[in-house]
Amino acid sequence: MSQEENAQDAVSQEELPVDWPEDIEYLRRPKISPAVPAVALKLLNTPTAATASFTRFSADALRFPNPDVRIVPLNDPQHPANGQFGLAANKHFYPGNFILPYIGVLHTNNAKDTDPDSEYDISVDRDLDLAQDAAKSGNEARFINDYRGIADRPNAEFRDIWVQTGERKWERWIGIFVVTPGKSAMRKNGITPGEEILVSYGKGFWKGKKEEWVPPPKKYT
Ligand SMILES: C[S@@+](CC[C@H](N)C(=O)[O-])C[C@H]1O[C@@H](n2cnc3c(N)ncnc32)[C@H](O)[C@@H]1O
Repeated sequence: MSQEENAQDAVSQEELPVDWPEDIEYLRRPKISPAVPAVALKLLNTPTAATASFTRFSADALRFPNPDVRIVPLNDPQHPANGQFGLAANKHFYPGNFILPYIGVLHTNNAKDTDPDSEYDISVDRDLDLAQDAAKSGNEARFINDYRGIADRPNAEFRDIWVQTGERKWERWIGIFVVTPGKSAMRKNGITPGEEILVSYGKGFWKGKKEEWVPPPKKYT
């Protein structure tokens, strides 16, 4: 999408997912920061030999809100993100299944275009220096927690995807997929209904955070 298309198709209150926080804007497609150079956006959205094989989806096939997942207020003192939200499966997802896209604001990594306190920011393309932040606007994927302290291993992972948004228009987004079974076949069950969807944020995310553990800030009351 272009910067001009940022004018979102407004989402009415009835269309919001259950438990969606009122101070967060719900997005159906990434918003583009005005600081993203048009040339970087064009390069991002042009398939290359390295990126052409990413799984492709039609934007029309993506559902907002997504009925296959639900936002869960966490109120188990044993859960490390107790007092916050998580995201759970509403159906059985099998290994390799696509779950939903991760949607936020596509931005540059320039200091003025980046929120240093965001805990919802993920890299989109290191060479183009672009990332996507869902701190203030996004979709259900922003509620996916890291597996550490909750499960032995992640049951889902981030993967690049192509989304067709026009007859000849493709955009590079990020998707969340169920992990595929490893050599030990430990992940063969996929994600069962009611199970929390958990990814790995990577060790870098937690570096420095766990030295002095403090409970995560409450996101709901
Ligand atoms: C992308 S958000 C995940 C959604 C968040 N729980 C919410 O309610 O908005 C990342 C934040 O969730 C919390 N979190 C995620 N995974 C966690 C974990 N395994 N242990 C403790 N806190 C976690 C941390 O506060 C982290 O900064």
